[in-house]
Amino acid sequence: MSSDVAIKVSALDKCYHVYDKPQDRLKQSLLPRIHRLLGRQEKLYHRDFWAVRNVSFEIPKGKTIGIIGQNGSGKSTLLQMICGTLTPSSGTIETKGRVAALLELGSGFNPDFSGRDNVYMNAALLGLEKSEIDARFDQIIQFADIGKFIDEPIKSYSSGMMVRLAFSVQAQIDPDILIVDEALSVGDAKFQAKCFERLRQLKENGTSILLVTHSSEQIVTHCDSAILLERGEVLEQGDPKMVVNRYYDVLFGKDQHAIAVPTSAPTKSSTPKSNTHHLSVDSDLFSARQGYNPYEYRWGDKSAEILDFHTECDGIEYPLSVKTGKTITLQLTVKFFKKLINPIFGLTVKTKEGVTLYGSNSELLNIGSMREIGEINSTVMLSANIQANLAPGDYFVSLGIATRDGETITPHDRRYDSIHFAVEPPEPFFGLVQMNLSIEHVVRLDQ
Ligand SMILES: Nc1ncnc2c1ncn2[C@@H]1O[C@H](COP(=O)(O)OP(=O)(O)OP(=O)(O)O)[C@@H](O)[C@H]1O
Repeated sequence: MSSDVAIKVSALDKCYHVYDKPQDRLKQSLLPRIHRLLGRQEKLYHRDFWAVRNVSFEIPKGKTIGIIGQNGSGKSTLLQMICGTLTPSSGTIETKGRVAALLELGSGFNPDFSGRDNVYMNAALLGLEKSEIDARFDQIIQFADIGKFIDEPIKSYSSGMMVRLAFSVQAQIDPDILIVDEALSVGDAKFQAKCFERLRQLKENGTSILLVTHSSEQIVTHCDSAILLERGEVLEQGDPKMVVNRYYDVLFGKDQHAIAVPTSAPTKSSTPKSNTHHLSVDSDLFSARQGYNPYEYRWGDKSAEILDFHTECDGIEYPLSVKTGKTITLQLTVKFFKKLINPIFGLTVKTKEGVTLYGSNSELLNIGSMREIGEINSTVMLSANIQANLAPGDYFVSLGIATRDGETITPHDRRYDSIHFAVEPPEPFFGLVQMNLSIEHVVRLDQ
């Protein structure tokens, strides 16, 4: 393994034997030997279940890799093998340096011992001498911030307190590799922010981090690259935004619903009167408009298509940038190729890093007129306004048309990150959102 790689996983497999009936397990342990003795052909009483199959990746030193996937996709199995608490069926794992892991909540803690004793035991397991633990102890309890509970037995802790202490120990021992499973989602928002700040510091100091999460936001915000697991296999690997988009496909059904629909060649559009901006009503002119992002990610079953859009702000059409706080008017045309009942129109605004800042849809806003559209071969125009209460920067708008049948949402046309706009400030501030701080009084009180 090259010196700038912290973890190298090659062709890793974990196969479980699954028995349909409990007695099959007994048969499997006894009968093959008897069959062998009798010279008969062996019969298998189990099925193979591949929890992890042929997984390979490398984590360079000082990088953060995110692992995302649906429940049961093999994330925990993979982490347990990397941590050495589970033996792979085949494949190899190479790690360099001290590995700290925050896996299942409270694992590694003895419930009858106090927090203080557990800190010492835990840190000793991670290879620290008593003097090294003494030197870090104050830092650890300060970070965990669980007050007098440090001298209470762990069994009296809430799950949030347990994760605070566990994270503190793992993060304060300056590991070379830190593995964090879903555990952080247990802590409250303030503690999570503190943990991510600590992860940032560790990364700056060269720690390589493997972060498992269901949160696409955490993947795009904190990871240098990502891996999408599905049924134990790597479905996508690389740029976090691309991996997260693919994860949405898996979650919301592109893989089940996608039907290739030939894109019709642009034809001359007829424009009804109300369509003052001459938006296309029958062919896809979306990509010809200023502000269109050629790297949009588009999918859906194409029962309806978003054909065209128009933006306006302060009297400027298709503005490339708008001032903080200004209202952007968006119009778009949608054509229905099938009859759709109660179509839902949705809009999301994201940062260029992929963090969702705002999202809503016609169902959440209870827009009654949406219930009157959806006739086959009809085209509708939607008008919407959004206020750019945003910090200066680059933003992307995602649009979508879907329908709902109970809990199931069928995406017909999703155009992720399809429109780009920049925000420029009227007055300087920092952060993501304009919250209009006004300083009302500044009065000297000592005179
Ligand atoms: N001992 C076992 N015997 C058989 N199957 C197992 C065993 N342990 C785990 N599995 C199966 O392996 C698959 C992967 O499980 P794993 O816990 O790694 O998924 P995960 O992605 O971490 O899920 P979650 O997001 O719900 O934590 C699951 O289908 C699970 O049922």
